[in-house]
Amino acid sequence: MSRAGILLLNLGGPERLRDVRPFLYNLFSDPEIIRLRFPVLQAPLAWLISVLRSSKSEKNYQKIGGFSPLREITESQAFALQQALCSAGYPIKTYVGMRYWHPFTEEAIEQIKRDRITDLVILPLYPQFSISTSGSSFRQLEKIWMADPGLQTINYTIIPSWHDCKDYIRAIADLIDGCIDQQPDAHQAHLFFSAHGVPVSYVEEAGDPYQDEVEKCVGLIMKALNRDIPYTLAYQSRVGPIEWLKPYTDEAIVEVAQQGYKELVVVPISFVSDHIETLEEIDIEYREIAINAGIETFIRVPALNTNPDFIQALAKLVIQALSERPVLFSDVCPENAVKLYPQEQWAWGITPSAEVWNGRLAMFGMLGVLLEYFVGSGPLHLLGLM
Ligand SMILES: C=CC1=C(C)c2cc3[nH]c(cc4nc(cc5[nH]c(cc1n2)c(C)c5CCC(=O)O)C(CCC(=O)O)=C4C)c(C)c3C=C
Ligand SMILES: [Fe+2]
Ligand SMILES: [Fe+2]
Repeated sequence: MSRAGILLLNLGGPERLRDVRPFLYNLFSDPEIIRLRFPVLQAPLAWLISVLRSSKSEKNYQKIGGFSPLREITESQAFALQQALCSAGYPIKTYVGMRYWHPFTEEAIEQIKRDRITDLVILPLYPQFSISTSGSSFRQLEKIWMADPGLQTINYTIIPSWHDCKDYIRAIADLIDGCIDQQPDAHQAHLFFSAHGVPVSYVEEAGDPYQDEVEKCVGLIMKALNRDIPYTLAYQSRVGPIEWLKPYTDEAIVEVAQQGYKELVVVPISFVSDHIETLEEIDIEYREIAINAGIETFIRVPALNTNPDFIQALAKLVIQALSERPVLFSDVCPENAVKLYPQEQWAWGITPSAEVWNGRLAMFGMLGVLLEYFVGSGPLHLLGLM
């Protein structure tokens, strides 16, 4: 007998203030989040950044009640999706697998095995694909799959990206429409799309399609809106000293205000749920920047959360995926299209893993030479080379 399931993937978030540091550690331990040349440094660096960043992060989580609502919202989306599919005649069970906090992807997979699921649809709750989000979760799932013979019998298919899904675009356009109409003078309003940023190197060096998909998605929303309203697309939430996708949201808000606009309608574009980036960063930090820059009305378009039109859009995506040719891990992480970080898997030849090991050996070699130089004895002295 066949049993179908849907695995919804998301990032996860701290459920109490004391979860913030370990959550940050999990996030920065991910080689798709910090792409280091020397993987041996990943864990110490993740530890250092999580220690240094946790107090700032904790303060932000404190401002939204001391926890991330992401788990509760994602579980409500999962429940609503299951109901919608059941009403449409598809009895499919939903599971939630988070990348950096509970319920972890591994926990969801264990439940899927216990429920003897035979057909699985893997659906990331990120409309646009990025190496740092869906890519990272697919990579983790692929590893779990390879290591567990019990999973090989499950027929799975992946929905890698749905930034151009017609019903999702319609759902978000309708929410925007409602907000523009609330403005005191809709003709004075400026529509401001704020997407989560990624470092420029992801797009330019690793071939991440994220920026392209965000731009296409915004273009489709503007077309669906069919309103003559000026708009801006900017990128928020940059972390660290490297260059991220531009324009940056905080700077672009000031520019829009300087152009004389008084009414701002902000659309969180790469998130389908409320969490720290909408509730704290947009609603508190960017609102303050906007008001100080001269904006008089600042409205943030609600996140889709369990919006019925959005849930119907997800249900249609799942039904369509079940009827099409399966999309496999090898289709969504083609090494030559998107350069995911070289992982711990040995292969002969001039391969990414060989480059990583060359780097590691060179670093250990240098450390050995330095140690011998300071200690004054060792193999190089014995050979008369030092
Ligand atoms: C499309 C969505 C996201 C992309 C792309 C993304 C990339 C990315 N994020 C970080 C660093 C952090 N992200 C943090 C929280 C966070 N990020 C996303 C989504 C995307 N991230 C969400 C939904 C959340 C919120 C989780 C929650 O608590 O509800 C955080 C922690 C919060 C903070 O300290 O600011 C960090 C750090 C990087 C480095 C990155 C790309 C490389
Ligand atoms: Fe993030
Ligand atoms: Fe942030």
